[in-house]
Formats: sequence, C-alpha cells, structure tokens
Amino acid sequence: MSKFIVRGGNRLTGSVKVSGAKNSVLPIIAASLLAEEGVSVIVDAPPLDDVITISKVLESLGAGVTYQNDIIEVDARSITSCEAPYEWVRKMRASFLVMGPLLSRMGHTRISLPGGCAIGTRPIDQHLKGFEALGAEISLGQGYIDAKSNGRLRGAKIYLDVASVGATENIMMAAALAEGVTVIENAAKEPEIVDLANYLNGMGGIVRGAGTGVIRIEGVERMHGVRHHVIPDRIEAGTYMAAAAITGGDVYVEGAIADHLGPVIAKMEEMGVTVIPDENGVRVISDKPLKAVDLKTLPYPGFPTDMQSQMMALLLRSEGTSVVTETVFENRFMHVDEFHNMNAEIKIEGRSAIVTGNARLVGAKVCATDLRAGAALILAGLVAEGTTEVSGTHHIDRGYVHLAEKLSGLGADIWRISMEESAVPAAAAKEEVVKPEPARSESFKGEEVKPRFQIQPSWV
Ligand SMILES: CC(=O)N[C@H]1[C@@H](OP(=O)(O)OP(=O)(O)OC[C@H]2O[C@@H](n3ccc(=O)[nH]c3=O)[C@H](O)[C@@H]2O)O[C@H](CO)[C@@H](O)[C@@H]1O
Ligand SMILES: C=C(OP(=O)(O)O)C(=O)O
Repeated sequence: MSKFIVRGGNRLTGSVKVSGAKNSVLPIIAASLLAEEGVSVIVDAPPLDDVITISKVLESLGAGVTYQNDIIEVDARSITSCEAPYEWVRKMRASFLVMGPLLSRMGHTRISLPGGCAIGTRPIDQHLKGFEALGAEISLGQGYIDAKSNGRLRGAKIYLDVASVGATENIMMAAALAEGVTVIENAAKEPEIVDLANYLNGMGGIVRGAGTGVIRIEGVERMHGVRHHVIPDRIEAGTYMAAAAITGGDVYVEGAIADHLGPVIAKMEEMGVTVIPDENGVRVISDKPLKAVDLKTLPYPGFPTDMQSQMMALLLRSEGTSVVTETVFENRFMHVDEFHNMNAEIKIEGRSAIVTGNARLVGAKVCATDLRAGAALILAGLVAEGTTEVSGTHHIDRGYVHLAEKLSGLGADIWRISMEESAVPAAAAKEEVVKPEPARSESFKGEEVKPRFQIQPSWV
C-alpha cells in the first residue's frame, strides 16, 4: 500500500512522453486469442496493472504471454480453457473482453459476471444482445455467464441501444470468425475501436467502417498473429495537458495525437490555454488566468468522461462558475467529496456539478476513489497550498505509467511512499521514495499480481 505526496506551487515545464493507450491495449490483448496461427507481438504496451491482469487472464486460458520493454507477445495457438474466473474479472471489468474472441474461436465460454464498479452499474446487456444475435445461447447462473454456439457464430445486423465501447469491441471480435457478415449499428467511434479494427485486419480479419457509427465485419475462417503498435493514450496525454494548464506551465506532451483530443483541446482553448499541435505531440502553454467553461461528457467524438474529473480540477482554478455534466456514467462525481476536503466549493445537482472557480485549494489527505479521480486529486495537489496525500494508488496504477516520475520530470514536487511511512517531514519521507521495477522479461505465469513498485532509498 502506498500513497502519492504532492507539494503544490511548482510551475511545470519541459517534455513528457505518453505511453500506449490502456483502452486500446486491453481489447487488443484479448483479440490475440483469435490467432490460431503464429504469435502476436504488441508494441508500446504500457506496463500497467491492468495489462498484467489481462495477461494473467490469457495465461489462465492456456495462452503463453511474455512482456519485455513494453512489448507483449501472445501465443494463443493452444487454448486449454474457456473460463475467465471471478478473481480476474473482479480485478478489472475489461477482462470481460475475452468473451467475444473465446466464443468465436472455441464456440463456448464461461465468464464471471463483471458487476458494477465505483463509477456506475455498467451493465453488459448490449454485449449479450450482440452475442445472441450472432447465434450464441446465453445462460446465467451462480455469478457466471455461459455462452455456447452450435458450430460457428453467424453474422447478423446488431443495433446497439447505447454506443458502448466494450460492447462494440466484444461484438467485433466475436464477429471476426463468424460465418458471413455482421453489421454493428450505433457502434462506438472511439480511436481505440479503430486501433482494434486495424489489429483485427492485421490478423487476417475483414473489418470496415471503424470510427464511424456503422462497422461491417466479414467473418473469416482463421486468423493469425501480427505485430502491432498500440496508439498513444489520449487520456494520459489529456491529463498532462491539464497539469500544464493548471500550473501555468509550458509543457510538450510527446506522442499526443491532437485529432484524438479534439474536445479536450477545444475546452482548454476556451479557457484561455494555448495548445499548439504538431506531428509528434502537443505543446500546452498556460500564461493567462483560466476562464470558467461548461462541459458535458459524451461518447466520442464528444468530451471524454475519462477526462471529466481532471478538467474539474482545472475549473476549480478558473475565474467564474462552471457546470460539468456527466452523461456517460451515473456515479462519476466521487472526486467531488475529496475536492471538498481541499477547500473546493462544488455543488452536485443531478447529473451536473456546479464548480465555483478561483478556489484557494489547500493540501489534505484524500483518496482516489477511481482511476481518473486519483489523477484529478494529484492535479489539484499541484496547485494546493501545502501537502496533499493521495491514497488509493492501486486505482491510479491501473491507468498511469510512472505518474510521479513523469510529473517530477516536469518540475512537480511529487513522490510516492509506502503507507507505513509518514509524509511529514517531507525531507525525511523523500529518503524512502518508490522507484519503478526494471522491465519484466519473464512470463507472468505463476506470479501473483504484485504492485510494480518497490521502496528504494534516495531516488529522484
Ligand atoms: C477498458 C475501456 O475501454 N474502458 C473505457 C470504456 O469502458 P466501457 O466499455 O465499459 O464503457 P461503455 O462505452 O460500455 O459504457 C458507456 C455507457 O454505456 C452503458 N452500457 C454499456 C454496455 C452495456 O452493455 N450496456 C450499457 O448500458 C454503461 O453503463 C455506460 O453508461 O469506455 C468508457 C466510456 O468512454 C470509458 O470511460 C472507459 O475508460
Ligand atoms: C473507467 C476507466 O476504465 P475502465 O473501463 O477500465 O474501468 C478509465 O480508464 O477511466
């Protein structure tokens, strides 16, 4: 157990590199299960806890998985099990993404029900509706979902009631080896969907229209491993852009793809932040007082829900009152209570949060209630008076590679300690900061999912 310690007041400058996208690499690793021939090589796979978890799921199914220097190799030629047990699906909802490929390739799968999570109930009805349309028989019992098909799945037209990212991905993967053509209508359009489609096409699949609301998948008989580069993480990029903006900084976010960040850039520009994209990244200059803006989260290309809490941190420091409306998840304002502990004034009215700007934020002990809430609290800590301690770091480790190291590289006063240590006096605590482990080179087989960090003396 560890926590981040942040001392506010530093202006961030310099360059930070974005890692591969969590929300791309997870479905892509799952899709590797479709390859009956060859080995899949996934480049720019970020060393996140979620990546370890999905790798463990694949190993529990009989696939070979190795990880070295941000490259994952998956050998799924011999799958020995079709069951994703509770212990993995409980750790990470995205484990459910193995259902589509397993059903398509093996004709049978048994997966623990993913259940809700902190940000909402997150049902899976659209995934199941898609599998049933493709001819699977679904039964539920004892916390598990059983899906069986009589021979190959058969292509079908599927209209999604909500443009769900996960359902679109799961159905794309299920349809990849089905007989005939599948058309997904009201499909999600996120860049991660396009990345998955490119991966499936590289594996010998035939997927067209990804990135639009209608995706057409022509089923093929066999798929093979391929080498693929994961796209950069637009949410991680957006988080560093917000760090630059909130601290009045000047930061180059290397690897950020401006096209993937349209609404984030638009809102930052409305706030008075200068954003200069080029072909290798995005420069963010914040040299004026920030202005309040209203924003509403929506499926892509709307404003991403995964940037809502980080943006709220920024709005706390803006001139005027802002209204933030969350339409994607019904319970994604848990960071508001934590912000209150830092002296913020925010009122929740239904699906909206009314954010009073010009907040004099003060450091406090706060808890990351989910991944992005954790990032937002760290952003607030960067400008708060005094020291902020953010616990719940396991959430943050799901989605950010070396967060403290990347921010301190930009000049932030942030480090990580184990829970047993005291954050004060800070100088003493810095003697026992946490350093990332060297890259893994071994198979994940047989290991527990351990924190990827260990205490090292005198680092940073
Ligand atoms: C691993 C991954 O890629 N996670 C992302 C993915 O999550 P995930 O794929 O779980 O999110 P979805 O797009 O499925 O969820 C969007 C909305 O649809 C609802 N829904 C979803 C499926 C379903 O069968 N029925 C249903 O009603 C959900 O409850 C939610 O309200 O997209 C979210 C929305 O951009 C992001 O916040 C997550 O970071
Ligand atoms: C909600 C998120 O992820 P997940 O769907 O993996 O929980 C996120 O990345 O902010």
